[in-house]
Amino acid sequence: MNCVDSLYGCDQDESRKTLPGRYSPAAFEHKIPDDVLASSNATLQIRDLAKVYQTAAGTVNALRGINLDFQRGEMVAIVGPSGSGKSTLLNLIGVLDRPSSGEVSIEGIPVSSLNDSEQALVRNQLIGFVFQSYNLIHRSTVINNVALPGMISHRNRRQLLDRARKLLSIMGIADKSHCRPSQLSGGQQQRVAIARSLINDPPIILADEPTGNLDSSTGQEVFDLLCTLTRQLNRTVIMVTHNLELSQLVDRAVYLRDGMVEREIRN
Ligand SMILES: Nc1ncnc2c1ncn2[C@@H]1O[C@H](COP(=O)(O)OP(=O)(O)OP(=O)(O)O)[C@@H](O)[C@H]1O
Repeated sequence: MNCVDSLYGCDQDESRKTLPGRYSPAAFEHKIPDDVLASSNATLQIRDLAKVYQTAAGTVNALRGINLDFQRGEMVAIVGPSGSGKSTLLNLIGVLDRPSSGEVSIEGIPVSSLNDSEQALVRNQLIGFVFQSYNLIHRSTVINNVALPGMISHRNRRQLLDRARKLLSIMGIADKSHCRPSQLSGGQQQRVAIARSLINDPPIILADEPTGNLDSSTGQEVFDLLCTLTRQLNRTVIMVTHNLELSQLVDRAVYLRDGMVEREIRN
């Protein structure tokens, strides 16, 4: 049993089905349109995704017909020049915003069409978020920050804290559990954020410039950690980055330009 298996104490996919408070995709089965459920094993499907912003200066076509599939265990970088639509795409995958047209499906659930409370559930249960600026709660301890997404979904507190402890140990910062985030270095804070992203065991981790605030060696360590953990857990990691070196170390790099996929490169 490796260190990641010890989080579960058993086969990972088996334990995912039985984790307390686990979101059940079956709850939304009646909402899935046939044309969205294409024959694909992808954990995440994006179909004809478009986003139009209306501004005082006029209409901005931020995304113009994006089609992408993401598999389990795949690490993908989204790259492209400023304004090409990277953040808009990540926000739509993360169900933080709604598309103007098209659909995002996660594990067969067409998440863009869900109502607000269903989308909140999807964000909590199916997606882990890692941000450039860590987004930790500074008045809470490190361990409570990690456990927070599980508390929101009303999971057993003792089990959550136990899992948070194990995650922090894997991140190499178990001794920081009762510190406040402000007492940690940037790299340590990002490790806390990665642990938090894994607490609800989501199939997808979205990372927005996860190494953007770190020096290159700390950034590389955080990247390696994210990479190793997510591979061992067989999760899908989608990372927006301006760092072209990192984009060559992932499985696939998707290049956006003017709101469209310009090219995809498999490394
Ligand atoms: N809330 C908004 N309202 C209006 N226009 C927006 C909004 N958000 C983004 N845009 C526009 O949509 C386009 C895509 O922006 P987006 O932030 O997705 O690009 P990006 O590739 O992430 O850029 P960067 O690398 O600079 O972060 C840009 O033209 C931007 O000005």
